[in-house]
Amino acid sequence: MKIALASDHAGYEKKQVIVDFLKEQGIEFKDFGAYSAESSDYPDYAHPMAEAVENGEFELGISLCGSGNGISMTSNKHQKIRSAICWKPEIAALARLHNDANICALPARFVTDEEAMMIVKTFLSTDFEGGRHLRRINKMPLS
Ligand SMILES: O=C(CO)[C@H](O)[C@H](O)[C@H](O)COP(=O)(O)O
Repeated sequence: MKIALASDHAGYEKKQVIVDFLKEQGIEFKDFGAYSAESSDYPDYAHPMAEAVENGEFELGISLCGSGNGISMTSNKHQKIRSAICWKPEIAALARLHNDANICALPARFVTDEEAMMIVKTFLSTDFEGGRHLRRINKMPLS
């Protein structure tokens, strides 16, 4: 499994926790930035990361900003992206089970390191259920 990572400055430190976790698990990843906690703009990192997930280069994405909103909204501008804001493991599980979410957006300023790791672990280890949920996600695109 190959994972795409992105954050803005607000998510940078929590992203390092995720980086350590992925390394520990032997999971391959690429960090699309930001590369420091200096103030930055989430679209600059969300777009390249979402493109890489959309074109199949990476199976899933993990993104972080202060609230999770900005980076998730930006990612969801991409036709094949379903980015879900996940603030607890149960939401991460449902995002995969019911929505086949391909990006997990974390609210870095509102979760602990331990919570962030549990959310990511759950997101990466849960499969889409299909069935009635496939019918629903197929109705999401406008064109
Ligand atoms: O988009 C956001 C809020 O909806 C993100 O949480 C950003 O990380 C946040 O806006 C950054 O705020 P800052 O005051 O510039 O650190």
